[in-house]
Amino acid sequence: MASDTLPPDAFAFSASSCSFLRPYLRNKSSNPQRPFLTLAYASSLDSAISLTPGIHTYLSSPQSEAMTHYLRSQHDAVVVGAGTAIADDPGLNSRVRGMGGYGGAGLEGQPRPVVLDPKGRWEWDSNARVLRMVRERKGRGPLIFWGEWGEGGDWRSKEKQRRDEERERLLKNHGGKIIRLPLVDGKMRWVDILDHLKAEGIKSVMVEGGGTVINSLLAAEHAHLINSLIVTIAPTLLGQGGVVVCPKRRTDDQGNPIPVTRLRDAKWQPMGEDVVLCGKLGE
Ligand SMILES: NC(=O)C1=CN([C@@H]2O[C@H](COP(=O)(O)OP(=O)(O)OC[C@H]3O[C@@H](n4cnc5c(N)ncnc54)[C@H](OP(=O)(O)O)[C@@H]3O)[C@@H](O)[C@H]2O)C=CC1
Ligand SMILES: Nc1nc(O)c(N)c(N[C@@H]2O[C@H](COP(=O)(O)O)[C@@H](O)[C@H]2O)n1
Repeated sequence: MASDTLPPDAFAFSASSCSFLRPYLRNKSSNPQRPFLTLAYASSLDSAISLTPGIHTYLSSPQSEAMTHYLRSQHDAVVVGAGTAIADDPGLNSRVRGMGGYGGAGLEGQPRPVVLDPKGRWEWDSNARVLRMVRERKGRGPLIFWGEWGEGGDWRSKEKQRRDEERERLLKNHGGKIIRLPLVDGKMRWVDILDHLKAEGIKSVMVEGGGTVINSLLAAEHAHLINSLIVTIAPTLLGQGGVVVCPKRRTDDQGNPIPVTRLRDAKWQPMGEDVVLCGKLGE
């Protein structure tokens, strides 16, 4: 595809402007037990990622948005929670010039979209952007994680079951699939999510949000699963009542508060009007 015939949603972008990200990405020769996990999101100065849970809030500058799309192209999968899928109807593909569908061959550089939806709250139809991206050959078929609702323990109405079966067929027709995970106290375990992604051949995962997912991953009991944290910080304050990144407090044996975690090898990189903070956490 010649550059003058690229889709209008393509980002012009030079990979050299993102060479600072290299130390924070998966070393392709390594083959760790679990997929390499990058947590990447955009935040305001008051640690908010959205004005309210139900709406999409633009924080990134055009330059850092293009960087996020480059980051997507460097991972095998992009993960969001049900809240984000419902609020944003995201495309979850990489719209950087040179990737599959944007001048590149086939689906080269396109990550697998993944939605974590334990209770099947996200009711997609053929207009969902992730599915439109597949039809336009700009994205891969999504993997949707549902809870194991179980024989006899299925809480869904007959009508909901019928709609879910229809949705599953639609997903399969777009090259996607449902993966069912056991729920522990109504929640999916991160180790189960990552093990199933590995079984799908996924070696690197970029988790984008939203707030509930980010705070769950950053909590002390899960933070070791994160390899890199990449936060775009925009020069704006969203005010109280937004979706805020602030994981559960950690205390020592005496009950005194202690930091949840601290990044290693932190680097601050200006990007348009924003600054991008990169750092390492787990292995
Ligand atoms: N600025 C940015 O970079 C980004 C901003 N956002 C914004 O975030 C907002 C949405 O955030 P939020 O409402 O918190 O929704 P989330 O996208 O974080 O989804 C949360 C839901 O995901 C499900 N879930 C599945 N597995 C897990 C797990 N292991 N840990 C936690 N949750 C899990 C749960 O569903 P259930 O409750 O059904 O069990 C949970 O309630 C939107 O406004 C969106 O625009 C989103 C991404 C990036
Ligand atoms: N990097 C970044 N900056 C922002 O300002 C944002 N609001 C987000 N949100 C995330 O991007 C998803 C939208 O993706 P598509 O452009 O539709 O592919 C949204 O769902 C959040 O995950 N990110």
